[in-house]
Parts: sequence; structure tokens; C-alpha cells
Amino acid sequence: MRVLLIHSDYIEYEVKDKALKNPELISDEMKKGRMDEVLVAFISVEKVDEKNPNEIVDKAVEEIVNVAKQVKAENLFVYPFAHLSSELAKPSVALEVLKKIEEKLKEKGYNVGRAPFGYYKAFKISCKGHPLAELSRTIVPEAAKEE
Ligand SMILES: C[C@@H](O)[C@H](N)C(=O)N[C@H]1[C@@H](O)[C@H](n2cnc3c(N)ncnc32)O[C@@H]1CO
Repeated sequence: MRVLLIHSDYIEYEVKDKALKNPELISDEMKKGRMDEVLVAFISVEKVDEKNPNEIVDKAVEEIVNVAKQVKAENLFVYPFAHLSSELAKPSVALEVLKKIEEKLKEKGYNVGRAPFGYYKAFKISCKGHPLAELSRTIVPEAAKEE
């Protein structure tokens, strides 16, 4: 998994067209979204993550919470982003992983938003620009490390 973390004044998105034959089913209200004072996690779920999706979910949550505490962000935004890797996991696995990350972050008490999966989306973001405002993480299952 590749994660790009941007601490932002806001993020807003608008769904444009389907990018997959069967994108996530969404309500009209999910077609646009905005969150303010937010730590945005752009996430590419990778093929190697299919070896142990649950472990990847837990590791991603740990990394995101770690940065959220450092930048004192209470709002988090999970953004499916297929452009951080050339070895993408299949959409069915990726969507489940992203939904579980969202769910576990909520369980930890954060306000969590998530952009719809499987669409082309326009988005605007305002990076805060402080030293910890732009971070990236690469997360791999333990099983993949032994190879
Ligand atoms: C396109 C661009 O504007 C938009 N931002 C986009 O990336 N859309 C992606 C993700 O929402 C999702 N998606 C599919 N596979 C994956 C994956 N392995 N990991 C994350 N997302 C995925 O499916 C879309 C097409 O790849």
C-alpha cells in the first residue's frame, strides 16, 4: 500500500464519470464532498496487500493515527487514489480495505470522510505547507518482507 498524507485547510471533490465498469454505488449526496481542517490520506491499495488485507488495514490505521496525532488533526479523509503505484490490487479487495480503514479510524474517535470508489473525480486541496504537511508511507504485509 502507498499512502500520501496531506494536512490540509480543506479538501473538496466532485464525482465526474465512472472509472470502473462497476464503481461503488453512491447516493446523490456522495457525489460532492468537502472537509475542512483535515488530514487527507490518498491511498493506492497494491497487489502485494492481497496477501493479508486485514494486516494492511491495521498498519495503515496505525500510520494515519500516528501522523494525525503529530499534526493534531481530528478530521481524516480517505481518498481512493490509483496513481501511487503501478501494481494495483484488484478493485474488490481495494474497496474492502479502504472501507475497513474508514471504519477503524471512526472507531478510534475521528471524524472520517471517504471519497467514492471507482470514479473519475475533480478535487481541490489546500496543503498547509508546514514541515509535516506532506508525508508518504509504504506499507507491506510481513509475508511480503520474507520474499
Ligand atoms: C481516476 C482518478 O480520478 C481517481 N482519483 C481514482 O484513482 N479512481 C480510482 C479509484 O477510485 C478506484 N481504484 C481502483 N483500484 C484501486 C486501488 N487498487 N487502490 C485505490 N483505488 C482504486 O477506481 C478508480 C479507477 O482506478
